[in-house]
Amino acid sequence: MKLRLLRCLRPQPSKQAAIGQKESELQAVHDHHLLKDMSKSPFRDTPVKILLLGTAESGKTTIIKQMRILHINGFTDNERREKIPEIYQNIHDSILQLVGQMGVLGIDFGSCTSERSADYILSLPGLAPEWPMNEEYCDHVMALWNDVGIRACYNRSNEFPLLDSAKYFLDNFERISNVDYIPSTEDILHSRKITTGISQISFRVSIPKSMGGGEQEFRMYDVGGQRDQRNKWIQVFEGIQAVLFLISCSEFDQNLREDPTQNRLQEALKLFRAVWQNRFLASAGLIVFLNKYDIMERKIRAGKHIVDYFPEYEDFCKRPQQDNCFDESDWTKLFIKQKLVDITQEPFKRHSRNQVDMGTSERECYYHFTVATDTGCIRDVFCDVQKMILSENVAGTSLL
Ligand SMILES: Nc1nc2c(ncn2[C@@H]2O[C@H](COP(=O)(O)OP(=O)(O)OP(=O)(O)O)[C@@H](O)[C@H]2O)c(=O)[nH]1
Ligand SMILES: [Mg+2]
Repeated sequence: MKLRLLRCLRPQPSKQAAIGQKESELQAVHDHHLLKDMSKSPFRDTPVKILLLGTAESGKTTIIKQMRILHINGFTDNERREKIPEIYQNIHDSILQLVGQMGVLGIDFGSCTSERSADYILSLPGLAPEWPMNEEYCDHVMALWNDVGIRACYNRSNEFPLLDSAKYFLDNFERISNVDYIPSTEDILHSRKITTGISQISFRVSIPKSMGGGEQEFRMYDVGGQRDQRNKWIQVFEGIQAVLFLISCSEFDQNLREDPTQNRLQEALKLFRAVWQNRFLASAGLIVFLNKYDIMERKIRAGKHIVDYFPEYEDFCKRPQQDNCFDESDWTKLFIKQKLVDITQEPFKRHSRNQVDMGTSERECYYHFTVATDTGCIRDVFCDVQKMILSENVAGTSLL
């Protein structure tokens, strides 16, 4: 389906235009009613389909949660309670991972008490304790998270797979371990459960008066980003009007869970190329969320440098100073974005049946820096995205 919403809303060329002002006024009234009717017409019942793509942990499911918060009244108390086992599991996985890596990285615990706490945690099964957490478990987790050795291990967590929200949950452990605990919206946004199937969320969004008013239904599809999940993606390619590709800017110093020899950012760039060149998505608009820039900034403040993983960054920074580019975080953001822009400008030949035919694509790609856990940020960005998808300019040129 071609999405030319505004074209449908635009009043038909008026044959009466030259007949006189009275008729023009009548036409204006007619157009006004037409626009009002259009907002109720079945045309508005055709959903705009958006597909979320990206590597594992890039933030796709977090965007789905945000749509729910922004457009479908968020989570009920029961739904919040249902998230408790997931959050407990996130905490358990995080502390187990940290304790397990101490020996691998050759880091000592700060005290004998912490060593005993580590033995206790390692003696437990991989499954998180059930609600309510027992006091002994809570004391050991808290003691470990306050241990200097564990903190040193956490500071090197780019060297092993650790949940991005580990610090958030461990910092909030006292509140979460409380028997009356009900997950907050922020807790839900930070929780992580790997996506293995395909899910979708539908919601209606008000359209600005300047674009005809009324409402439009959006349908957003979420898929799993791990390598063994990507063969399922093709099932949802048909009829997609826009792909929202998520890439995590913070993962320049991390390797994949599924292949510890492969740099995560390199993998994301490779995947972006495959999506950009995919012939089944050639008529869909492409919007990139350069996500997790909060974590990227934190890493840079802690002394990490992208140049240690992408040596070409050094030459990139020799370019003349760019507008609004003041510090290393800005340069790093620009560098990652430029990598994506370069990919969209590569001339490509068809190497496989999934790629579009030869030549550089005239399609445009749109970029946003995002923090998917920040509802305000996603509200603003999605507002732009939605306007862009619905705008005739984009529909007429490149997106659709
Ligand atoms: N700090 C921070 N955390 C984020 C951000 N985006 C996502 N996260 C966290 O990163 C983790 C992974 O996010 P998900 O949304 O589950 O990632 P995904 O892309 O759906 O991953 P798969 O289902 O494996 O494909 C979750 O714990 C999120 O809370 C962000 O911008 N900043
Ligand atoms: Mg997911």
